Order: sequence, then C-alpha cells, then structure tokens
Amino acid sequence: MGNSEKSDVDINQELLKFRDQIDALDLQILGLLNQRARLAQDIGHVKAKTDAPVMRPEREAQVLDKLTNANQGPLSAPHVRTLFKEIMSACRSLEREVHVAFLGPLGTYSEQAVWSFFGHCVQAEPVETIEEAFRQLDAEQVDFAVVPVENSTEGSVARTLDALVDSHASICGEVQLPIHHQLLTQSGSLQGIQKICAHPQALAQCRNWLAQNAPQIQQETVSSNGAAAKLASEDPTVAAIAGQTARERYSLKAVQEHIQDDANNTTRFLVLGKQQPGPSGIDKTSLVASVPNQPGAVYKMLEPMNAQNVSMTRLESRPARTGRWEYYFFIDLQGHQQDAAVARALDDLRQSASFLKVLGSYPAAQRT
Ligand SMILES: O=C(O)C(=O)C[C@]1(C(=O)O)C=C[C@@H](O)C=C1
Repeated sequence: MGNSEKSDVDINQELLKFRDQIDALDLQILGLLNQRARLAQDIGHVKAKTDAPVMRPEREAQVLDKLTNANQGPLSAPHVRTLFKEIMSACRSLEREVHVAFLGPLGTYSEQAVWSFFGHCVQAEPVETIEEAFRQLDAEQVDFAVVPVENSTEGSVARTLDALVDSHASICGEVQLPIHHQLLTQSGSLQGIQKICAHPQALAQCRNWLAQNAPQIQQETVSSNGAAAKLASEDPTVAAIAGQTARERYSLKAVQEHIQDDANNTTRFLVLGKQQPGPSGIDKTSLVASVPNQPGAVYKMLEPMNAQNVSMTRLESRPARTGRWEYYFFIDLQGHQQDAAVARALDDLRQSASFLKVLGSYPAAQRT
C-alpha cells in the first residue's frame, strides 16, 4: 500500500513537470497567435482601402497546404488543418465579420459544411430553401452561401444545379463532408422511444441498421436532419437520425454513432460567393455548357479537354427546361481557368457550345 501511495505521488510530480512545460508553451503560443492576429488586422486595413474581399479561399488553401506539407508530427495532417483553419477563422473575423447563408434549419449537414470551410468565427445564417440562399447572395445580404450539390449515394441536387445556371454567384470553394449519421435521443438510450424521425434520405441511408436494431419502432419522415433533432430535443419519446452538429446544437446523446449502411457516404457542398478566387495550385474549374441538338455535338464539346490534356472529374447532364430535349452539361475540370491549358480548352469550347458559363475556379477540397 505504501508503495502504491509513493508511486501516485511520483506520477503526480511527473504530470506536474509536464504540465508546467505545457503552461509555459501555451503562453508562448498565445503571444505568437496575437502577433499573427495583429498582422491580419494590418492586412484588413490595407484591404479596407480598396474594398477588397476579406476572405481569400485561395490564400487559406495555400496556407493549409504549406503547413501540412511542412508538418513533421506527431500531429496528423487533419489535426494541423483543423487547428489552423480555426486560427485563420479568428484572424479573419478581426478584419471583418463574414456572413454565410446555409440551407437550414440549425443542425443540418450544411451547417456542418459551413464550420468545416470557414471555421467557427463566422456569422452563419440558416435559410429555408436553396433558392433563398442564392437570392440572399445575389442581393448581397450575405458574403457567401453554402448549399449541397451532390451525394455519393443519392446523386445530384437538381435545385442547386438549376439555380447555378441563372445566378450571378460564382463557386469559390467546395466541401466534401463524410456523412456520419447518429441515432440521437435525450437519454442516449432507446428506452421509451416511440418513433424515429429523420429526413427521407437519412432513413434510406440507414435502412439496414434500423431493420436489424430497431425493427419495432415507427419511422416518420421530416423535412431535414436538423428538424428531426429539434423534435427529439422537445420530446423524450422521439429519436432522431442526424449528425454531430445537430447532436451538439440540441444537446442530444448518441444511442449509436455511424449507423449509415455505406461507410463512405459523402456529400459535396458548394461555397458560393461574388468573388473569383485566384489560382492556389490545387484548383478545380466548374462550368455549364449546352450544345446544339445534333449528332456528334457532345463528342465535339468534350474534344478540347482531350486536346489540351485537361482532366475532367465530373460530367452531369440536366434537362435545359426549354421543352426541346436540350440538356445542360455540368463539367468539372482539374486546374484553374487562368492556367494556360484550361484557358485554351475553354476558348475552344466557346466555339462549339451554344451556351457556356464558367461557374468558377476554386481550391479543390482537401481531407480534414
Ligand atoms: O492573407 C490575407 O489576405 C488575410 O487576410 C490573412 C488570412 C490569415 O489569417 O492568414 C485571413 C483571411 C483570409 O481569408 C486569408 C488569410
């Protein structure tokens, strides 16, 4: 007994020694962070003279890329990205508060995408529809809007693609969010639960898990994951399927995490704005084109990318809503529109397309 008491004292002394060193380092880090924040304020004053945008997605992507390349651990690349994203978010907010509309309500995966892209020092404002997010951006009520554009199991979000054709917004960034559904209740157990509420897509994505683990509980569809979590927070007999942001926002507990049937379920979100980010070195360009309804027209449309050796990462068609069997083609290319090869491919495409709109060049999403 004497021995174990002694070793407890030893362990405490060892911990104290390390904690003293951490305390000293934390003070140094704090000093450095405030030096960094003052530099960001200086940049903010320079930008204010010309009304230049505060948020620079290409610069933030370069900062994160440089730091993850220089990182020697033991922190992982995602740790470094997460920490420095929040540091830049705080520094940016000292220049000016950035306002972002997202597809609400609170607690949706779109809200999670906002935090993932901008960090937590932004003013995030839920809106009811995708069209309203575009409208607020066009009316300059917000600086950016975040909307879903495709899911790895459910496919494209048609309303986002349609709105992109008419809007003046440009794509400034993207977020690839792994969708990890959780079963949430007030107590963290299924005892006394009478129904499970979720968005229809979430129910579909958890079908097998629910059949095996909660076959007797009634299921009810609601308009969003956030709405489901809100209901669960108001009623102890309701469980919700939603994500981590909803769990935190509504103080719910997880009965089980990761209940989606496909472990790689991912949703891609677009960050829309009024600015055109410059090249970051790791960019993508999105465009929408249509071609005359003639034999060989689609082949001709794609030929310039082949000729210029530009990689195409996505091709998606949508009816053009003209009633004449015409289609819009949504195309993602690797590279920035200011890169020589991409610029030449776009010039050639302009010749063959009956309609071409470059939706934006922006830093490609990196894993966090
Ligand atoms: O470099 C800039 O333009 C800054 O405003 C500084 C900073 C940063 O904290 O590093 C902050 C906001 C921008 O989005 C990019 C970077």
